[in-house]
Amino acid sequence: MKTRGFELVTAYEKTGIDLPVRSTAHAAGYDFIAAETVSLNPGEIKLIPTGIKAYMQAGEVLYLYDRSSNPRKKGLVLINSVGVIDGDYYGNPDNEGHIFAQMKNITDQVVEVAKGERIVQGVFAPFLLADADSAEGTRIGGFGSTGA
Ligand SMILES: O=c1ccn([C@H]2C[C@H](O)[C@@H](COP(=O)(O)OP(=O)(O)OP(=O)(O)O)O2)c(=O)[nH]1
Ligand SMILES: [Mg+2]
Repeated sequence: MKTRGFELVTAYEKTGIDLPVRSTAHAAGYDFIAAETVSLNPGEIKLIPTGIKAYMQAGEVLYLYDRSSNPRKKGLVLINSVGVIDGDYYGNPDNEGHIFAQMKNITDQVVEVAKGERIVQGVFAPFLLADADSAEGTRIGGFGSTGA
């Protein structure tokens, strides 16, 4: 039975990327790796493909957090602070649910992220609904698709 987990996006199936794993028994975060080598100019923001999509139960979310070593060791930050990966992002007809890490180069030099390098971490969590919540429908697009 599938409860929650990760799969490769179709276009990355043959690239030999590993699914996210936790590095120890008590770690909360599943480490995501860069699916491609990406070069960022000073100050530049880029979406780094992970090649991964995540499925989960209703009432669950996957939070994408920066690795705390990124700013000091890589000169990169997850510029949207925390990525909120919605359950209905999985399988959307636009991009299948491909998860991207939005990184900014905070140095004055070019920074390269190598394919296979750990870049961000994902933590599954339950979330709560407000009274009289009436949201309905399912996401049909990728990033920035629900209007301004
Ligand atoms: O760091 C992130 C943040 C989001 N997403 C994907 C999953 C999420 O379900 C979708 C939409 O994210 P969000 O709602 O934060 O972005 P938005 O700017 O509001 O876009 P939309 O109008 O598509 O909701 O984009 C990522 O891949 N990485
Ligand atoms: Mg949104």
